Amino acid sequence: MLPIVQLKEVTHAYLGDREASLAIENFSLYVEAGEFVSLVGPSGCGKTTLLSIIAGLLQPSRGEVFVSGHMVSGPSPEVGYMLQQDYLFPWRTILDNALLGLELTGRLNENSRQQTIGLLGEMGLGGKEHAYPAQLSGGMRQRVALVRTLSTDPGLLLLDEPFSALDYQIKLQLEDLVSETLRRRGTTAILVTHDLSEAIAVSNRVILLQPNPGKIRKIFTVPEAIRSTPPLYARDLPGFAELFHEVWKEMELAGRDEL
Ligand SMILES: Nc1ncnc2c1ncn2[C@@H]1O[C@H](COP(=O)(O)OP(=O)(O)OP(=O)(O)O)[C@@H](O)[C@H]1O
Repeated sequence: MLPIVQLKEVTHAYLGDREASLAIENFSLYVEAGEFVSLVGPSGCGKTTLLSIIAGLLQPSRGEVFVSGHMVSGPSPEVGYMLQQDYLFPWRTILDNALLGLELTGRLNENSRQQTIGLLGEMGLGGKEHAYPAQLSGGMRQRVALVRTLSTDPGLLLLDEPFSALDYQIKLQLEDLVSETLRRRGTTAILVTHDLSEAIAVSNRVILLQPNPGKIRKIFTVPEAIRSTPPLYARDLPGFAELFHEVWKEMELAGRDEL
């Protein structure tokens, strides 16, 4: 069964030496199975904090988080996490890097190994299995990181600005590839990004947060015509620019309210 993500009145305060700082307050969200949602908002509004909580890497101060109906109490193989940096091990080959997730979860066997080789091929990395990370471009390395994450077949994928360090053209190509791969697999995904056009192009919903403390300011539903078009072409569709300006305007207000 595909995972549903549910956050119920989640509050998180980071404890400092003298005082606690409230990063997010009373945050509730329901993400449907197979849905792709993006979290956007001004710097410091709690996007990464939320992903860490959903991933089970951070225990919230208050509130509850459920993935597939189970309360999150720590990291789970059902949840994949992909970051801006690829974190490949330079001394391991591309294939050995891609197999790492399977190795760590005790699921590496001939079948899963062959599936991972197939996935590398799907990502345009066929023939690179025995190369080392230093021999690959940034976009290729990020695709290896994606294969490593997908090889364990997580039902939920958390993406924390995975494309932001890449050249614009590579970033657009990867958006297409990731969006198509996740749609085919039916993976539920939550993306943190500063790029509003990326958020609109790949998501069913764009969740705009506001800071101090982090909470939902507004939720934008992306029209089906945009969502069902590859991200590269979705940007040219009628309604895309209007939605972009709507989110942009609201984000400006969210940032201004903070001042
Ligand atoms: N480890 C930490 N200790 C103390 N405060 C923290 C810690 N991590 C984050 N914060 C604070 O919590 C708030 C939310 O931070 P978070 O990184 O989740 O925001 P963000 O929206 O992801 O920011 P950005 O867009 O800049 O990456 C900020 O005020 C930040 O300073």
